[in-house]
Amino acid sequence: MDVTPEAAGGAESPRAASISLQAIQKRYPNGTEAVRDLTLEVRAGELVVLIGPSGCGKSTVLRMVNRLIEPTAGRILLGDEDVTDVDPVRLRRRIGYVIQNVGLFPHQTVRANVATVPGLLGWSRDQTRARVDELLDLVGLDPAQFGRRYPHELSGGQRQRVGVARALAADPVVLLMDEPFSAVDPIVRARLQEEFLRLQAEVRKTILLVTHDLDEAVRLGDRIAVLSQGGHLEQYDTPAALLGAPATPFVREFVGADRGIRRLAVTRLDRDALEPVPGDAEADLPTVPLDGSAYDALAVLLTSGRDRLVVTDGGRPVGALSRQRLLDLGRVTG
Ligand SMILES: Nc1ncnc2c1ncn2[C@@H]1O[C@H](COP(=O)(O)OP(=O)(O)OP(=O)(O)O)[C@@H](O)[C@H]1O
Repeated sequence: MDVTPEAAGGAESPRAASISLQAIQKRYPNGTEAVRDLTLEVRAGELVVLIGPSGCGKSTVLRMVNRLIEPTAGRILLGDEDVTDVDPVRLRRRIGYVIQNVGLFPHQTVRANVATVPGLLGWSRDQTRARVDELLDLVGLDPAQFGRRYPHELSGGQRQRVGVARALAADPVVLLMDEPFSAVDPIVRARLQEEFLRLQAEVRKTILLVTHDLDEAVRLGDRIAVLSQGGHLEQYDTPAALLGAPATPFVREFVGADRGIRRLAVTRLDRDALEPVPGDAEADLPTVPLDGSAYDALAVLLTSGRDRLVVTDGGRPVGALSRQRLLDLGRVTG
């Protein structure tokens, strides 16, 4: 399997494989052309979001990667291996799959659920137990407290975490996630997304995630693939590029009129874009840390009622930003 050392983060880090969709097509037996001709490259260790209107083929694409659905035409490679050359059952043990409502086994404990794939792979009891403990810790569930519970004894967010732990248990090279956070309320969802980003920074899996929520796509994606009907790829770009310059009228409409605000949330405060720190007369200006976003800076400006703020790094002022400068950062084209 093709593993890039940069993405894997060194010899001891979990492995990740690139995904290459090459002119894939899916026509269902009833004649529906769910995906007509899609080509998409996902780098090892990258988190790519598939987004688009209902019925555009997102889930079909995802399920072709782990061969729950067989493509009508085209090739899918994991690393340099064609997935059709691999026995589907063995393939699925190397690919984590997380779906909405998780699909935990209701009559098995959390521990047994997470141990499913290690069990199939014939891991020893000790090895499995250690891995389950590690995974539950990783997703923020204390194994002593939650390991013996059954799914119905958990909150929706906790169930979702168990689903992610189960998908990661056998150290898959790819994680497929279909609307993984949509079954929980918005506050829990935001927290799960944040935790998930921290988790991904640690495990660096190659992730293909389907959502219909643009904010989720912008928050989570290294890159976002916007699809229209028939799995047509309208644009494949970083969140900032997508929001800043939609490539087609479809994308422009899809990302909406408030894309300028959304873009600020993914725009980092660039040291080179700052203005000089003002003199003592303006010493009581509000501050924002350099590692914040342009959106954070705008929020500080709006709540303070001032028209300039000081940007700090490690508590020391490193520059200033005026309201006008900030609005320029959020300006979008297209
Ligand atoms: N088993 C099937 N047989 C026939 N048509 C199907 C089948 N599964 C999906 N389709 C059709 O294929 C198209 C793509 O469906 P798919 O579920 O991939 O879309 P999606 O983008 O994931 O939609 P949603 O956001 O609503 O979940 C739709 O028109 C759907 O009706």
